[in-house]
Amino acid sequence: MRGFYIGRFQPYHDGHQAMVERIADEVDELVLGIGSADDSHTTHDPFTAGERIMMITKAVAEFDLRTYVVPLEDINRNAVWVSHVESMCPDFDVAYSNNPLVVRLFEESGIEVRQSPMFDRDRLEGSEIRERMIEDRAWRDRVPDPVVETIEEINGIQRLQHVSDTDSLSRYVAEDESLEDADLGED
Ligand SMILES: Nc1ncnc2c1ncn2[C@@H]1O[C@H](COP(=O)(O)OP(=O)(O)OP(=O)(O)O)[C@@H](O)[C@H]1O
Ligand SMILES: NC(=O)c1ccc[n+]([C@@H]2O[C@H](COP(=O)(O)O)[C@@H](O)[C@H]2O)c1
Repeated sequence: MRGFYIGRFQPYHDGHQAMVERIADEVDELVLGIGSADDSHTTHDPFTAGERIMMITKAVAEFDLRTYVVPLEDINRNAVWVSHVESMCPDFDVAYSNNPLVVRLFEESGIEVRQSPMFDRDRLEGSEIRERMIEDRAWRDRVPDPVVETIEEINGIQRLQHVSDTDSLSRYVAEDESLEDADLGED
């Protein structure tokens, strides 16, 4: 039996690792889909598909589970997204996700979906971990060790802090321009 588990994994954290540990009890093989593979170098998606392949491949090596890591680019048509996934991945029997849109799209295509409770969600949430990386607060205890090693190897914290500064600056300029437009509108 082969499973499929998709996420953006920005970064791959201990919640994802707990999920894979649980999945390993239920399937012989697992396809790990790296979602939004075409996104990188933003505050929301700092790491490239290749960097996420490294994090995940090393982290799941501790399990007795054959895994296939497949990068999956986004497409802008939800109605054909499951076919897109199937066209890129080894066949699978069951999909794992806690993302409501992903669950719906698979179920509408007749594919069994298994959901799970969130593990320690206050600590184990990608956006919270990225926030901590940006603010130089503790994050290493929330991800598997190979993820720390990969992020250090690629100088990932410096990149995230830099793109976060740039994103904030663009937001500031956009807000400033919309205020100027509003001022003009009053004249
Ligand atoms: N702590 C957790 N326990 C169990 N499942 C989780 C946990 N965190 C995320 N997941 C699930 O793993 C899949 C991939 O999640 P994703 O990569 O978006 O992580 P995330 O922590 O939700 O990140 P972000 O805050 O960047 O959206 C989704 O189905 C998500 O619901
Ligand atoms: N139309 C599409 O391209 C489409 C639809 C549903 C999910 N996805 C992707 O699947 C992944 C789901 O992962 P998360 O649960 O981490 O959000 C994301 O990368 C998301 O962009 C893409």
